[in-house]
Amino acid sequence: MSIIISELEYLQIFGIALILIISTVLLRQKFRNSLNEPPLVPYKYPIIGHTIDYYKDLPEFLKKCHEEYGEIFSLYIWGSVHTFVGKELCSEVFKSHQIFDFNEAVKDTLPLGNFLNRPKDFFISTGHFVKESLHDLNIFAEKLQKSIINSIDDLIGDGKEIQSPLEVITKIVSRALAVIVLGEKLCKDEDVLHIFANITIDIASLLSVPPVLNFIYPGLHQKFIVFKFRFFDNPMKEHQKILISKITPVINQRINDKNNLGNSWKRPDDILQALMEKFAIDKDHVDIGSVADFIMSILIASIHTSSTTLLQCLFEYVNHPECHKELLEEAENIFYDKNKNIPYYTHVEISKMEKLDNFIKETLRTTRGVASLPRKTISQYTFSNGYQIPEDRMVLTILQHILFDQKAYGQDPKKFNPSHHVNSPAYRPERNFLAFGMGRFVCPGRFFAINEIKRILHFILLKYNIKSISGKHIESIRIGRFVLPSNEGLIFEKKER
Ligand code: HEM
Repeated sequence: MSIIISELEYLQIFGIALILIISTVLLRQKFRNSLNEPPLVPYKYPIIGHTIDYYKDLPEFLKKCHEEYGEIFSLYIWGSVHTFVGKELCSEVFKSHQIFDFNEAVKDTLPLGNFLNRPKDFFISTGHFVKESLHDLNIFAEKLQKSIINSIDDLIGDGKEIQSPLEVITKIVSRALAVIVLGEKLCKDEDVLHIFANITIDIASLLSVPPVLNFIYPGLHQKFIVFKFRFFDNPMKEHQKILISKITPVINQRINDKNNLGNSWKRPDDILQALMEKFAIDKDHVDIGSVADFIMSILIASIHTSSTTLLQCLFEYVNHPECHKELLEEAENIFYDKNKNIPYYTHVEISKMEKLDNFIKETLRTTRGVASLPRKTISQYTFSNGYQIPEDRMVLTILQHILFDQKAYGQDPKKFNPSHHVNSPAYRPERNFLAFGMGRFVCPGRFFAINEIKRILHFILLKYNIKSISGKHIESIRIGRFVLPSNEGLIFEKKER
């Protein structure tokens, strides 16, 4: 039976649908308005809201808002309301992780699942997977250290002036991670190393378009970047293609070895193997596309974060010659005391690097974003002070209140002082130290990251004197809520031994 709709009926259906949509929007609005929301800081320009203040001097602006409106307030940025919480209320956000969702917030800026056409929750288990696969760092110690020493020799050698140190540091970090992720066979492949070193930069440039479309309709920008990603060529697609072509023969070889060698088969100790097991279809097949996409998500979470932290540590080392003596004494003592029977530092030796650990922790504390640890509410929430926020609200923690809190860090909390952290390792999240986040979504790679950064810094500090090219104090760059390392160049002078 065919259904023929007359022009009049069509108009009627359209009219009813329109009325339904408008009433739903109005009802939602009414429901939202009935909430006891935190104060929305007044703004001058409609639509633009606080977007200009956000980019002008966010630390100062947030300080003023906090003084005037207290622990929790909202700002109107890029067409949507964001709620900012300070040090007294952020623990509620971290504890109520069923409501304040990390993955939903990340998807807003980096909809990786949509880019790669994956189901909604495809990447949700990344955190758990990283935690499980990196839980025993001793397994990786030898190959990690070998890679680090070789990379330093290869890339800095007998010393040099490096105009773009982030590039070199990223290469050292990428090579180290490549051994852990892909194993000995693939970790030296130039195409693979190119992907490791560039994936975050490429995705960042894809995402760097300011979300002006959100002024028209919240979420429109996300739809635009997903469209751009899916239907136009971009470096990410190329990375995905190359990665699949490189891992496929290795995966097939491993499947054959396992099937043929029986009990004498030795399981490779790397993340690729763990992913093959996660995405096994049957004993002869693995879902290689999923393995490649998961590797890309791990690289995005790990390489840039570790490289920028490491570079910030080198900059702070140059900025603070008063720290050199004790750092070098500690490094040399560990180097000469080392158990010579084992060619790499064991867990015990890494944990002896206490001064270095405090130095890294202080660098992390003083170079974080102004506000961070984004969460999105998946239902309405009432804070203990009575303020309510609706579903689908972006919530950010004002990190500068926590990391520069006078109660925790003294009268001059912005002053760089590694002694702030005696007996509290850099990987440990604390009430006053949220560089790795807190709660259910705390960084699962933090033990590995600190271990890797300590090893790299240890060998660099032992081998080189380091100076800035300009000879000046090196300052970080701030864009909106993000803090990035300076573009300053560094001079590495090989020490006489
Ligand atoms: C110094 C380097 C690093 C820093 C500063 C850092 C920082 C962070 C932060 C702040 C978060 C969000 C936590 C929250 O919102 O509560 C996070 C999440 C995450 N990090 Fe790291 N990270 C680093 C290195 C790494 C490494 C090396 C890996 C992997 C090997 C990694 C894997 C992840 C993953 C998978 C998540 C998401 C967790 C989840 O979905 O539950 N990170 N990281």
